[in-house]
Amino acid sequence: MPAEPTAHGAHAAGPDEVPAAAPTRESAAGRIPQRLAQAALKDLPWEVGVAKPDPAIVVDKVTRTFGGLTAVSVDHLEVQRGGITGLIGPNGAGKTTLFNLLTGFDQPNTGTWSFDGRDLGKLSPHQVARLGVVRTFQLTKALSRLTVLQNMLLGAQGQKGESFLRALVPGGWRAQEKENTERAMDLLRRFKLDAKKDDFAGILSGGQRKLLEMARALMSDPKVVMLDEPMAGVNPALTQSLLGHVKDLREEGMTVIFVEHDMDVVRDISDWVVVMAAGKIIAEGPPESISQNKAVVDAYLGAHHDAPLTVEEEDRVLAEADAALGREDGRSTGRHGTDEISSDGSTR
Ligand SMILES: Nc1ncnc2c1ncn2[C@@H]1O[C@H](COP(=O)(O)OP(=O)(O)OP(=O)(O)O)[C@@H](O)[C@H]1O
Repeated sequence: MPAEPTAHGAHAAGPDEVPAAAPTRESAAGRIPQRLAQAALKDLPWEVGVAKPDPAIVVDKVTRTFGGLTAVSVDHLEVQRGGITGLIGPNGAGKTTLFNLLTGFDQPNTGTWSFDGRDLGKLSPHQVARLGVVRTFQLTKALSRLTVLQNMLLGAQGQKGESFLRALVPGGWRAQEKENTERAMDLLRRFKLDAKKDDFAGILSGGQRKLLEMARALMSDPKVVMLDEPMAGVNPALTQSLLGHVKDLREEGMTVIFVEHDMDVVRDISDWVVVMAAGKIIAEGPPESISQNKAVVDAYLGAHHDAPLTVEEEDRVLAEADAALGREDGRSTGRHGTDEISSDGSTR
């Protein structure tokens, strides 16, 4: 079970901690974008596929199969503009595959999806990013061997230098590079990573890596940011600081979609939660609706997410665990062997 969430700013930052984002976000007037997003979603029915008042992303009949396995089968999904939408579900539910499809890193077998009414089908990740939809990636081994600043520059989109003709005009390339470096340094300062710009990304702490992933995604000045497990592997003491940075994205008018397994985090920052299981969306609604939804409890949270087990149930769970361990002893491969590398190539 994840630890109980602590109040924002309740702890003092230690030497290895990620400092909280700018304190201005807790203004006297409260978080206006948060209030707007929550007000817009407040009266919607808690139904799969429900229409949102102002959708930024609309997904229709998107399926993706790998051999005989249907990884994603989403009939209809709308993501409200300016809100934080949490995407949850058990391992293998199809969350990362859906992220890959929406950002052009993978192509579906069927279906359409759009951003601001513009069809994103058949676009490359680069083209999708130029339109304003980006996703974070976990730091792979290759990226770990680049410096923090080099990682940031990789996140820049629309570089004039990547065009062959423009590459023949070195002045134009240099001007773009200077602009990108300035933008990178601004972001690194905001995420308190500027002093580490020349360090190899591989030596950053877990929390600093997450900040770098987020900062890198912001290099292209996106409108929609998809965060893949922004809190995974982060020391619990740093979680609140990172949560503050995620909320700041909404305060700046961005639409945020994030995948997360920690339900305390999901409850804390989501305006709306979408639940996937076996490729399908099985529920959606405000965070408080999720633990009341039987399909979600059965598929993901478990029947006893909030209640202690009875003695009989405890015996049954222990017997099942014993049996599973026995099966594990008998074979060396399992889910982990195949899932340590995600479909985007990043390590888990
Ligand atoms: N490139 C691929 N080739 C074959 N199967 C894949 C590939 N990518 C994903 N899958 C399979 O598709 C299913 C959905 O995987 P996906 O990684 O999208 O799930 P997830 O919900 O993100 O899981 P997790 O929470 O473990 O990250 C899984 O059964 C996975 O093994």
